[in-house]
Amino acid sequence: MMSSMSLSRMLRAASVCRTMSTATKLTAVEVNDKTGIATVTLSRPPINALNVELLHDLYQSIKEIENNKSRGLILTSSNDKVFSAGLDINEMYRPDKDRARLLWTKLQDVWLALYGCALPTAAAINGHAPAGGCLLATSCEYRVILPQCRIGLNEIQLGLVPPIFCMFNFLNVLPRRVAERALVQGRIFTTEQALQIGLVDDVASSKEKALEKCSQFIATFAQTNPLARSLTKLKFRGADLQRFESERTNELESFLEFIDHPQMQEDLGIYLEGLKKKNRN
Ligand SMILES: CC/C=C\C/C=C\C/C=C\CCC/C=C/C(=O)SCCNC(=O)CCNC(=O)[C@H](O)C(C)(C)COP(=O)(O)OP(=O)(O)OC[C@H]1O[C@@H](n2cnc3c(N)ncnc32)[C@H](O)[C@@H]1OP(=O)(O)O
Repeated sequence: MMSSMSLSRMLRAASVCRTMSTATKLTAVEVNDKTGIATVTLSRPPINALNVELLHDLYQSIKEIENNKSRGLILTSSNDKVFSAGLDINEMYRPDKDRARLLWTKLQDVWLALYGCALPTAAAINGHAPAGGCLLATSCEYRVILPQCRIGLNEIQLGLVPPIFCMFNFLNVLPRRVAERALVQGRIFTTEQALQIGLVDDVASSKEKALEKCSQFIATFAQTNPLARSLTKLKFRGADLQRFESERTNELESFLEFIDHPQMQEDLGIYLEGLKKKNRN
């Protein structure tokens, strides 16, 4: 039975949080009325694999929060073991071509929206964050991870060439030499390693504490003029955004060409089967 203590805590929380009216199906958006901070929760069980629909909903949520002039955006997951497993490999294995095009376009849209977001952004990484999961987290300005998680851009281990935005994200967070080595080795880091190299800013013992730390980070901008803040952020990230725009179409075509290759399909099939077998054994 629920204790009266936890019930009153829940009622208190409910009184300051509201769900955005247009909250979509695969992301839940909650705005804290006291702090003005919006939390976007990725909610595609079991592992928040990024398919067309999740990417679409995430993009909509980010834009909605930005337009509603929230004080900041926190990204987290409804799964207590996995932040996001990255792109849904089923979307790339024996793909429907139009859908594969849409997948990559939506991934690009999400990156642009999150990396270029005018608001302060933070990720409460409450589970593993390989590949696209790491991409989302490193698009944010601040990251807190939980113990015993794994995070990194491992595309190269799947035979995939990390796109240019993976490079921008890592260069924005890590020293150049560390970023390059991590990408060419397709390194997945433990919580301790990620903290040590600076891939994450902090470690928290629970999701609640991670969310709290993210809110504290966003609160550091309380006295800062929001326009001056966002323009300064854009000065740092603008060149990446511009270069991305100039290479966007090429990257889309390269992706489609890449996944169309028979060897790539064979490799993806083996990788997917390996993931499934793990659960059968
Ligand atoms: C210019 C561009 C030019 C060329 C570009 C070319 C290509 C593009 C290149 C890069 C794109 C970069 C952007 C992003 C890419 C990606 O994200 S690729 C995806 C990479 N992801 C992974 O490798 C993660 C693999 N998964 C795991 O490591 C683990 O599942 C986990 C740690 C996330 C979770 O572990 P568990 O909690 O133990 O869960 P399970 O492993 O049991 O998984 C449950 C269930 O889900 C299936 N699954 C796991 N991951 C995926 C996935 N990414 N896609 C689809 N399905 C996945 C898994 O098989 C299990 O299925 P069942 O057994 O239950 O059927």
